[in-house]
Formats: sequence, C-alpha cells, structure tokens
Amino acid sequence: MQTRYKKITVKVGSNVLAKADGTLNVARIAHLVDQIAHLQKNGVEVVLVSSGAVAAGRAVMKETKKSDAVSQRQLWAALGQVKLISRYSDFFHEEGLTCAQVLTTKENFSSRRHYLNMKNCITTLLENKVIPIVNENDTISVTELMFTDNDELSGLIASMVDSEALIILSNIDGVYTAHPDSEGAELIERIQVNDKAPQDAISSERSDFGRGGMLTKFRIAKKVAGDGIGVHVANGTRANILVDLLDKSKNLKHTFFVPNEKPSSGVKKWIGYSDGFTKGQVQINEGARKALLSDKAVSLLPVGIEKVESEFKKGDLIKITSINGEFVGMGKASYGSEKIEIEKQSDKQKPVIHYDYLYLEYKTNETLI
Ligand SMILES: Nc1ncnc2c1ncn2[C@@H]1O[C@H](COP(=O)(O)OP(=O)(O)O)[C@@H](O)[C@H]1O
Ligand SMILES: N[C@@H](CCC(=O)OP(=O)(O)O)C(=O)O
Repeated sequence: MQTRYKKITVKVGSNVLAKADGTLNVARIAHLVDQIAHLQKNGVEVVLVSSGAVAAGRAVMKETKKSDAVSQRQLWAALGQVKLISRYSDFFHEEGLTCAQVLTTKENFSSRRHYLNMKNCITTLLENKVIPIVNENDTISVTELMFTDNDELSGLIASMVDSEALIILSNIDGVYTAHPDSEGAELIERIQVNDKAPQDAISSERSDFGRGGMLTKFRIAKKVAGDGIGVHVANGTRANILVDLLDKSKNLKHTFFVPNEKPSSGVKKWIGYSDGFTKGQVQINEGARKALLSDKAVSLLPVGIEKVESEFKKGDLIKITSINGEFVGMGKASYGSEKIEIEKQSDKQKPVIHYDYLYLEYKTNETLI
C-alpha cells in the first residue's frame, strides 16, 4: 500500500469510542488498533490522541454518591482512563506492538521548557516504536485552564511532533455547510486556510459525549493547517477509515483542510498555542493590523501601538488586538511596555515583537459566501 503520509497524529472523539448507552465500544477500539498496526507495518508513525476516559468511567460507575459536576468528572476520568488504556494496551499487545500513556494539562504547555520536555518524551517513544496515546489529565485539569477539548490538544500535539497530517475522527463524515441534520446540508470537501468560515453554519451543539463540538474542530483545523499541517476530518465510525484515508489510491469523502505551504518555525508554533498564558496586551492601529496581516514578514513596531491594555516585561507573551478588540495574534515582547513611548521617539524603532516571535491568527469569524 502506498501511503499519503509517514507521520500522523490521529484524534479519536468520545463519540467514536462510546456506545449510545455510554459504555466503551470495545469492538471499535479493537478495529482502530488493527488499522494503526497495519499503518505502522507500512512505515507510518502514529501518535494517538484518544478521548473516552469520562465515557468509560461513566460506564464503570453509573450511580455515584451525590457530588458536584467537577468531582463527578474527576471520578469518571480517573476510573475510565485505566479502563481505556488497558483495552488499548491489550489490543496492541495482540498485534505485537507496545503503546504508552501520556497524560497532560494545558499548563504543561505554558513554558517552552515543559513543552520541549513533552516533545522529547513523545519523540523518544516513537523512536522506540512505541505508540503514544495522549489524553488530557482530566483528574487535575478542572480549572478554566483546561483545553477546550481534545481537538485543541491534538492540534498542539500534531504541531509539536511535526506530524505531516492531523486526522480528526468524529461521528460525522466531515464539516457540512449547515447542521448535518438540516435539509440541503452538504459536505465541504476542501477548506483553504484563507477561506471564509462557515462559522454560522456550524452549530455549537455537541454530540452525546463530546465536549467541544464541530466549531472547535473547525477553528483548530484552520490553525493547524495554517502551520503547514494538513487536517482531515472524517468519520471514525466507518470501517477501515484510517487505512482508506491514508491509501493513496483511494479518494474517500471527508473534509480536508489544505495546509499552508510555508510551515511556521517551532517557536512560532509554540507561541500560537499559548493563548491563556499571555501576560500583557496591546491594541494596534489599523495601519499596523494591515501590515501584520499582509503577505510580508513584518515585525510589530511601537509606532503601530495604539494603547497598552495591560503592562508586560521583556520576554512576556503578549496578546495583540485591533482597534475593534478583535484578536490579531500573539508574540514574545522584545522589551517591557514602559519602553514603548521612548522607542516611539527614536529614528530607528526597535520592534516590540520581532517577526520570528510573532504568531498571527487567520481570520475565522466571517460567514461563508
Ligand atoms: N456544520 C456541521 N458539520 C458537521 N458537524 C456538525 C456541524 N454542526 C454541528 N455539528 C455536530 O458536531 C458533532 C461532532 O462534534 P463532537 O460532538 O465534539 O464530536 P467528538 O466527540 O468526535 O469530538 C457532530 O455529531 C454534529 O452533530
Ligand atoms: N479527556 C476527555 C475527552 C474530552 C473531549 O474533548 O471529548 P471529545 O470532544 O469527544 O474529543 C475524556 O477522555 O473523556
């Protein structure tokens, strides 16, 4: 079999792994493992991001002592993660393969050092032909600093390990022009990074066990494709989906987010996924916004700064917004906010954020024409 890629990240949603009654769909896990084993034997490295812990835990203990939603989720995640990983481990073992568990939290991505530690761990596993199975550590990840969902986590992992593609498996064939249940809804087969978003068409509704819904898949997929990694959103409940997607001779119906030709550097990628960890904020004027979003490599100069919304020090990650308050991007400050006015007077202004440390968000809040 001629495969499209040699290194992929695969994200499997709760809805693919859980049956209607919430119990784990063991047959589906077995089939997924079969396919990953087949791909590995054909020289494809796979990093798996698997949801399903909460769903599995709910099946282990349906009736719990009265507790708040957070405690209940912790209980189910702790119970379910063991169940989930032991199923994977047994099935991989039957294929003569070894898998390993990597649990993480959003906070682990807050410093470059932690980020590189995690990258090193996953790389080492891959070098040893071990299949990493990543999930959010739901037992301690209970604050507002959680990942929106595992779609966000999978985008981060795909980018971190330099995957050629991210494959998001859900319970639907891909992204539709309207809610898939509504009349006339059509599957969108290709989405370009600069395409206007069918945001209004994607309802924020989630399927029974999902957390983020299609809207986060869409947002994350565009971001990852913007970093030069192609994203496939496909139906994980369909037989042989992974193998068929990877098979060059087949043309399976699904949604493909076409990757940007110029991939971002490692530092830029890390900055791009660091929202939630910014320490300062600046508002830029319209001229600066246009310059930054043009095709050229432009650094943010002090002259473009309209207002310092919240102060920062040299090296802090700062958020950039437009005059209208729209999010433009993020970057690492070359100097503290107190120097901006002094720099503005200089003939040779030093950039507040150098282009190499600047991440710009593609516009995603427009409606499909
Ligand atoms: N325009 C759309 N295209 C595709 N799916 C959509 C759209 N709008 C809403 N959805 C819903 O998003 C769901 C998938 O997201 P989610 O529940 O988070 O699944 P997962 O558990 O796989 O992450 C689908 O079952 C579908 O009902
Ligand atoms: N970490 C959670 C998954 C939460 C989540 O993001 O679910 P989904 O939207 O189905 O990918 C679990 O293992 O149950």
